Amino acid sequence: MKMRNPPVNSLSLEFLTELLISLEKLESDKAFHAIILTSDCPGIFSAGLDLMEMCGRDPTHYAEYWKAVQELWLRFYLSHLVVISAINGVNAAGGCLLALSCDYRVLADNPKYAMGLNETLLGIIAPFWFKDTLVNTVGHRTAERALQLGLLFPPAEALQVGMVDKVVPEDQVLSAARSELAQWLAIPGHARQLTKSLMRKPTADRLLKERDADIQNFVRFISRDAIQKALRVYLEKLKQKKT
Ligand SMILES: CCCC/C=C/CC(=O)SCCNC(=O)CCNC(=O)[C@H](O)C(C)(C)COP(=O)(O)OP(=O)(O)OC[C@H]1O[C@@H](n2cnc3c(N)ncnc32)[C@H](O)[C@@H]1OP(=O)(O)O
Repeated sequence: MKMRNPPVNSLSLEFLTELLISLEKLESDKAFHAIILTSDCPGIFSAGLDLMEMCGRDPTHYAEYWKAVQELWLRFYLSHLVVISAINGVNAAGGCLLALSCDYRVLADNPKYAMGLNETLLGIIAPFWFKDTLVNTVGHRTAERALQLGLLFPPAEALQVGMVDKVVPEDQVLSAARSELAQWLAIPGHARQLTKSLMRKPTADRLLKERDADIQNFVRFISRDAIQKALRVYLEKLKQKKT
């Protein structure tokens, strides 16, 4: 699955919906057993959630958007397919969450390709299920520091803290993901799938139980004047970087 939403693979509502439909199609076709998730945008895996979907819109839109974000995470996190990410670019916040939801992560060895949950740098807060996914991957202490400081880890550090499983030269990221896949596909499918579910269901269930409340929290939070202002300032900074 090659993500293509130029220039930065931001996860707009339309793009999230496209990803969901693609995932559902692959999951319902018995011929498919695995997905390698990568990017078609040079140097960028994903810039995360689309800030334009969270800025200057109405509460109904925020609720619709957040429901789609939840759905994408739940579907990827619990997918019965083997999902491996071949991370071939910088990968922020919501994009990092998507990679963390995979079964295995290969990152291209380029110091520019940092990844992490950097929400605090925008003045926003990673929701509890973003946090849980990170804690499940790197452990509580590393997650606590990374989340508070909004750290984006370059490849060597991402490997060291366990945010990714392998770092390889840039031209080998896809072939390394394919080689890894062979090991996962050699395991009896039902045993691997049930074990994945055993490990992940409690985390997913936390969101499933509080899904509506989580949407309401998001809408309330994102609609606050101070948060809208912080997002506008951040977007402005991104634009000014060019001048
Ligand atoms: C309770 C609330 C919880 C909400 C949770 C939110 C989680 C998130 O995912 S928030 C999003 C966090 N993402 C980021 O902080 C990444 C921001 N982007 C960047 O740092 C850079 O764009 C980049 C390193 C990814 C790429 O840099 P590059 O120099 O190649 O490109 P740019 O010139 O910066 O960007 C091109 C173009 O794209 C716009 N853009 C970038 N990121 C986003 C985004 N996340 N959403 C919407 N639009 C984005 C950027 O403004 C540029 O637009 P213009 O061409 O119109 O200037």
